[in-house]
Amino acid sequence: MTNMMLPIIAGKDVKQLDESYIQFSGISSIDLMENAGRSFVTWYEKQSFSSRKHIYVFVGPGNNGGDGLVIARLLQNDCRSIILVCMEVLEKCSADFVYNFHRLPIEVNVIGYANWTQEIEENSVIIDAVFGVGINRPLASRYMYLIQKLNHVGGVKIAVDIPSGLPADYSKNSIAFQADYTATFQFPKLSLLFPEHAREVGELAVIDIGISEESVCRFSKQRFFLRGIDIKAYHKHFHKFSHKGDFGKVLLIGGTIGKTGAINLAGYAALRTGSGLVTLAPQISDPYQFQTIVPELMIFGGKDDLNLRGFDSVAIGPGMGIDVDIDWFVRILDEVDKPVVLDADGINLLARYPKLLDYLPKNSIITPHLKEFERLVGKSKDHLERIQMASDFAIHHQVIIILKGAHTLIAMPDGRQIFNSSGNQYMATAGSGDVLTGMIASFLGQSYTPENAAICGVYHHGLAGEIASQTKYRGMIASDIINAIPKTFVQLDII
Ligand SMILES: NC(=O)C1=CN([C@@H]2O[C@H](COP(=O)(O)OP(=O)(O)OC[C@H]3O[C@@H](n4cnc5c(N)ncnc54)[C@H](O)[C@@H]3O)[C@@H](O)[C@H]2O)[C@@H](O)CC1
Ligand SMILES: Nc1ncnc2c1ncn2[C@@H]1O[C@H](COP(=O)(O)OP(=O)(O)O)[C@@H](O)[C@H]1O
Ligand SMILES: [K+]
Repeated sequence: MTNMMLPIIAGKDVKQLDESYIQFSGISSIDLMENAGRSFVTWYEKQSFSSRKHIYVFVGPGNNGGDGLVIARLLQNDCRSIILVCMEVLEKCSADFVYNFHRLPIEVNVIGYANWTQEIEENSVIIDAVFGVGINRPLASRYMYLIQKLNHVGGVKIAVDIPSGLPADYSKNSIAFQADYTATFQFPKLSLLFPEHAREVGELAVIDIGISEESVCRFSKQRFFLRGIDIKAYHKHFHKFSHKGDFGKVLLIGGTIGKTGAINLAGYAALRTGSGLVTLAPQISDPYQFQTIVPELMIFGGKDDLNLRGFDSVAIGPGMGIDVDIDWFVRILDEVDKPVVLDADGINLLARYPKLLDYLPKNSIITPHLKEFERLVGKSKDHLERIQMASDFAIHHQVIIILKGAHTLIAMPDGRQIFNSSGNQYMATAGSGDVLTGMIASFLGQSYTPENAAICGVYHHGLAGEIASQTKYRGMIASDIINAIPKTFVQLDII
């Protein structure tokens, strides 16, 4: 099943992927480059800026530059003026570059970098096809100078495959092109998913250039990109005889004085994700004083006689506080006979008392944001190291780590790393993590495996954020995400 997800291939393997696909399909590398350029242009023509008149294309000496030449040729028409700046002389360029150079129409204004003195017109589009995944040494000074200059001029900036200067698989160590959009071919390069590259990558579009899934899948069994088309296969299907019990009984433990919103949001999200019965166990001395935000939520009052085995899933942590009785916490973990979801203060407690990890049921799901992750696992020098630490932790403790943020990582206990594609910046709002906890607990309660609950929870959560932000934009709040959950099922055609 996992094979259906799009693998993320290391930059150094892309050449081999191209070669193996060329061999497998019988098409030529020139055709593949043509496909890449054409797919880029198809994407480009759909963008709001596509009617802009002045287009500057900067091409380096390799096949990324070759893509730029195809793009320049295909974009050339009467209403556009294309200025193509070549960084190297033809003798230094790849064979496919040279071939495409000779196919440029006469109307394209070709300038060697050394002779390029013009200023860039206002309201232009700047296409960066200088370096792709083949960058293999520090940028020479003239490339640095060019990138610096382009980063300071106005206009819409688009990176072809990867912003020039970014290495494909690790964090940048020097300047790189700052794109508004990165149109990457076939699969996202790992570094495009790093938070430290937000300024360089801009909005990410993954463009299919026709390389078969079979070819791509042979190259990575470790890293994957989770998209909407994958999700249906991870869902359970209910039918007309399904009853309330099939949809699960969920228990959410958390919520202390002044922090009751978190557990409420998680509970409401679980209901909207389809749970049959949702009970909140707030950690306050008189739970009956607790106010729920919807009447469908139930409250558990007695702290000591909680029958944990009566629930199909248990999530612990939202708004719980960390001043809890550790023996009580151990008893909860000990008594639950199935994987739990641990969030927020549940994670903070684990960080404070690592011994608690010994009591955590196998395949439990831990959902830290970056700060909670740092408390639990430790500091990292960059996102690549953080990903590795998350993966090592998941393998070592046999848990699922959901490292939240843009392109949330799901690190599986078998070492697979799944990066989410849904969601947007408007989800960075109070309580949106609590919504995720409720959604995952809901899927677990509906008898999804922990792996499937994690995958469906993360994807639907991001999609709900996207849907809600279509009308709320920056004003979106966590409740809006919850209200959009039902639409995610419609959009993904899951009934
Ligand atoms: N048939 C193919 O091979 C396809 C390749 N594709 C494109 O090809 C790209 C990869 O092409 P390449 O492997 O040719 O690599 P690049 O085009 O990324 O760059 C390699 C070239 O840049 C030079 N170079 C590397 N680092 C440098 C530095 N720091 N300073 C100066 N020069 C430097 C290298 O000597 C080489 O000439 C992909 O990113 C993608 O855009 C796509 O067209 C899909 C098909
Ligand atoms: N820029 C972003 N793009 C996509 N998703 C985001 C972004 N920022 C935050 N999110 C998502 O929003 C949620 C925030 O969770 P968290 O930080 O725990 O919030 P809280 O503690 O307020 O509940 C996570 O699921 C995260 O993946
Ligand atoms: K590029």
